[in-house]
Amino acid sequence: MSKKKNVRDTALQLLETIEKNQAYSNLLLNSAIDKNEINPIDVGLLTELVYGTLQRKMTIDFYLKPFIEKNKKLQSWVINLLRMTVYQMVYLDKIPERAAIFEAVEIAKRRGHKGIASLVNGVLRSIQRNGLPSLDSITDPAERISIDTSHPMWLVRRWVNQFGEEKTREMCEVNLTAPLQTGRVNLTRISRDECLELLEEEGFEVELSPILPEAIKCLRGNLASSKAFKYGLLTIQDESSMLVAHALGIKGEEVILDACAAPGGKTTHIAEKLGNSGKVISLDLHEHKVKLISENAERLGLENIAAQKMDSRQAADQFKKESIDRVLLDAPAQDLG
Ligand SMILES: C[S@@+](CC[C@H](N)C(=O)[O-])C[C@H]1O[C@@H](n2cnc3c(N)ncnc32)[C@H](O)[C@@H]1O
Repeated sequence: MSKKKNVRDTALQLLETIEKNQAYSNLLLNSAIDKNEINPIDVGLLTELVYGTLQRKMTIDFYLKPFIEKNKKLQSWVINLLRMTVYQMVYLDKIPERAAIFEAVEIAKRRGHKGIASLVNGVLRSIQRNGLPSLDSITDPAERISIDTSHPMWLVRRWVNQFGEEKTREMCEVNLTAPLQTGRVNLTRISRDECLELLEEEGFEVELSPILPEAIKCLRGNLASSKAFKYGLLTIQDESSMLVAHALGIKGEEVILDACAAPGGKTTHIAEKLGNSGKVISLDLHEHKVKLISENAERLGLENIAAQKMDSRQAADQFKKESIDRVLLDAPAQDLG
């Protein structure tokens, strides 16, 4: 039997890859779990360490700042190791602080040299000794909400203008709670009731969503490991994301341009709603991401998706002659210039 990797080493490696390649965290995490790299009993902890550290990054960086200020040139893996350890110290009750610090120092010894291990030890011990800096020192209320809930400043400012401080804080806090996993049944291949039955036979606890006719909620189990997922009967997607294809108001055999499409959640939904007819032209800037769209289309047995690498800012010229019925543009404004 192959030797399993240490769960914190794996979490750190994933955090590094996500930061450097801007890879999708869920795909990386699922692939590490699928490759059976870590002990099955550590899957929960791995998920918690990766998602938790990413989710609280801005708050953790605020906590770390005074302790690492004088070490200007820290390598990125050291910063991620410190982040992941502070995450455990602040947010996880079940892991004693000394255990989290011990593990971090061991990783630093394995990956770096003695000097780095003692720096990591020093930073973490002084956090333990001196306590965390107070968020009350941030005087601007929007900035305080942004740091406290790890939401981008531009978004918090926009929400504060629209909804006021109190509502914005509530919205940000709700955003930090773990949602139930939801799945979208591929109605071109199976009915929702049949899919539910299959999942229940496999031991999943699932129920129909009251919001959308193709959605199911998963109360126990990870749908990504189900046979229904593997055989293309199901996609994992939030109900809010599913609403987009409904909002498009697709009628019959249309041609739809999904201008920023990877990994293809909405593209494949639109293709399903077209009943595998019409066409979805799915663009993305990056070749490796276009591949994800094609893989998803193949898994779901959808033949009406044309995925290609293209900057959507050139799409108007490229598709002049094609009659396009609707366009979906799903990317942050700053990506589109
Ligand atoms: C939020 S994701 C889209 C998610 C997708 N709609 C889904 O439901 O799965 C944004 C995508 O837009 C792509 N993107 C950003 N700027 C782009 C551009 N100018 N042209 C094409 N794709 C772009 C990014 O590479 C990224 O994969």
